[in-house]
Amino acid sequence: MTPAARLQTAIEILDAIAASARDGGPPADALFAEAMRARRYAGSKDRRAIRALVYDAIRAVRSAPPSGRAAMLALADSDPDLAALFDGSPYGPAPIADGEPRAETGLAAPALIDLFDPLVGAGEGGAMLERAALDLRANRLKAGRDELAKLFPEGELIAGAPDGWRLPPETAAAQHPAYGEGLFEVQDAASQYAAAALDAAAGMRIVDLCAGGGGKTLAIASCTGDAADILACDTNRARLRQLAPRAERAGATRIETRLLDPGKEVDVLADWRGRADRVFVDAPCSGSGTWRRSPELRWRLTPSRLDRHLADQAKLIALGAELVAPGGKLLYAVCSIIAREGRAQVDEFLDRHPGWTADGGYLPAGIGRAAGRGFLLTPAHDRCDGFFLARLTAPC
Ligand SMILES: C[S@@+](CC[C@H](N)C(=O)[O-])C[C@H]1O[C@@H](n2cnc3c(N)ncnc32)[C@H](O)[C@@H]1O
Repeated sequence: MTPAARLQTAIEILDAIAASARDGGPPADALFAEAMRARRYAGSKDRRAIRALVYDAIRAVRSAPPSGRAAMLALADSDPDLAALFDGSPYGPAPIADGEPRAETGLAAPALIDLFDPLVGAGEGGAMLERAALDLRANRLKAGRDELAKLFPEGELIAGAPDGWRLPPETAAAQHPAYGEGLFEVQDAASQYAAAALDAAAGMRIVDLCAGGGGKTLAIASCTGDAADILACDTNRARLRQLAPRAERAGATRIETRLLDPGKEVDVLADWRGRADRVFVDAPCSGSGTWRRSPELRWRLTPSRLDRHLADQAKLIALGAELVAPGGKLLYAVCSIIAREGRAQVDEFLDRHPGWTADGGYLPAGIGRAAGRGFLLTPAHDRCDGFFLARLTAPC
């Protein structure tokens, strides 16, 4: 493909991504893969170049653009070589006309930035959109960090993550045979800190209420040496189904999965009521802490979608609390830096649940900043995804 044809393809893919962001459709990665399947004539170099253009535009543009062309024109304004490709050549984009609209660039829409936790400093925007490193977590059931260091000598330690090993973003670690053998998982440091913060130990009964595909469930099983009973729940059948084969690969044998019926979660969990030593609520959220990996999430967040997340989060913390045994602990987590999803949710819960208290001291030294009655992690401060975490103890 000519460079101009690659650019036109990127514009068409951005059209689909922007529409999907507005309609709540499939994520950018899925749309990119679908577009490439439909263009089998594109070789691997073409694919790489188109992908770079698409993601550069997503990172540059602050909210869903009116068109892919408007997004790419915004990028071209600071890149003369790119602007020169709008040349009207066959399969390329039409020349730039006077006064053509540009998408707005920047970190995020001002109304969204206003929602950030007050700890997030004005200088943190760059780190929030930088390409993230590839973090691995050694699966203690099969390997230690030293083995990862031998497998990937180009890596480095991750502060405060005893099983963590950090690699350059482009490393194809999941293609390594050791991944198939369950020696490690790909898991951002923030998720590793969160799993450790649960303070799970052998012999405990643990509920992972929003387990999804089980990334953190497996980290919890690894922390306990596969010596605790873990109930992994989710309302999403497709995600939860990924857990069994992953657990088998990891050698985790004490995880039971349970699909929850939305609205009937309490009934389905009646046998666990007041019986869990630890409950992890990794709640659905805006994902505003993960823009490094999924920059198009900032194109997706609308006030009504945020309201839905807030309602789900409040419901899930309260549901999780009902499962905790007297004196047991609940860890609430969101991969978000929006104060209403983080510290405000915990304040509201503690106001409504007398006797519950907020813990401290569950993050490694130097990691996170106190945010209300929890802690905030950010890419700039902690070199990991943005997360809010709060560990709460039930009355005895
Ligand atoms: C942040 S994700 C969890 C990620 C997962 N813990 C991991 O480490 O990969 C939030 C999950 O909550 C699930 N969820 C949404 N509503 C729920 C509900 N009412 N009960 C349980 N899970 C729910 C979503 O399907 C989604 O998988």
